[in-house]
Amino acid sequence: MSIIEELSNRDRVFEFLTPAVSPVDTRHGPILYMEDVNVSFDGFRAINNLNMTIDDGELRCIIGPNGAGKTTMMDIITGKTAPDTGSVWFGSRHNLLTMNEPEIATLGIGRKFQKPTVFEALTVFENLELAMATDKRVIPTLRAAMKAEFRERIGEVLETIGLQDLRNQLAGILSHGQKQWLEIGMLLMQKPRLLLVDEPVAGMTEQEMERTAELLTSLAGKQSVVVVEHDMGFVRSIARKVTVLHQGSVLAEGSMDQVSNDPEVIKVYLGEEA
Ligand SMILES: Nc1ncnc2c1ncn2[C@@H]1O[C@H](COP(=O)(O)OP(=O)(O)OP(=O)(O)O)[C@@H](O)[C@H]1O
Repeated sequence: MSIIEELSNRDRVFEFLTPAVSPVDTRHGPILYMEDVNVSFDGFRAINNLNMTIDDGELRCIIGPNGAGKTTMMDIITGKTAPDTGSVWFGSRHNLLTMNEPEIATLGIGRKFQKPTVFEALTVFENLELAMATDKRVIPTLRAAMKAEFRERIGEVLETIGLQDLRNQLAGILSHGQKQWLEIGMLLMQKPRLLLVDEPVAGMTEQEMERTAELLTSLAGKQSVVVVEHDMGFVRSIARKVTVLHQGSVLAEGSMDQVSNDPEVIKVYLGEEA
């Protein structure tokens, strides 16, 4: 086999482009492990002895009143905020507290912020294409092989996010919900192992919320998904396991029925909503 043929072999074509990161090892435990994590802002304990694990392929919902520490927790996982003390591991190999934001993203942790940030002047297809970095130094023969690989991946992602028919539509004229799905698709292009999704259904219609529930539940199993959401109806529709944060700690964890019947949860959170 010639070198070109070997490098163009579909299963191996990206091998040399993939950053040299050791794979996430979940053989002996969870994909995300946080232990005794503490963060203070000017003396205020935003995260207070936080302990939490996320299993590989799990879909977890995080709820909690305003100021409970949900965003700060996501900021710690993605390397935006450094905790004062504690441990945060991605699988058993990667100590996230020794890594910066780009390094953590390269490991396969994707984050979707509440507001969609798609490129409005580009089509749906082009947005997905852009989400997959291309190395301009790659020789043309390989680039052609990569293009076929990209197209296939884009096709898969378009199907997952349900935007096949809108592939040539400018992203700027998509509905709010469609933009959110496109942005989730852009993250999926990188084949993340863990997706962090912040308030995905804020501002969505009922129909869009239903579609988003289908999308997020369809991702579970293939990757781990952590969803922070205030909409209880939505959480109930997707959640297998819910973590309730309060004052920077886990107050309760379990099924939606378990946590919503927990007297402490009712007192500090669901009670406030009623
Ligand atoms: N950079 C910061 N400086 C000072 N205080 C901060 C900072 N970031 C967060 N906090 C405080 O830490 C606490 C936790 O905030 P965080 O945003 O994590 O809560 P949250 O659960 O995401 O809330 P919400 O549901 O309103 O988004 C809040 O009291 C907030 O005011």
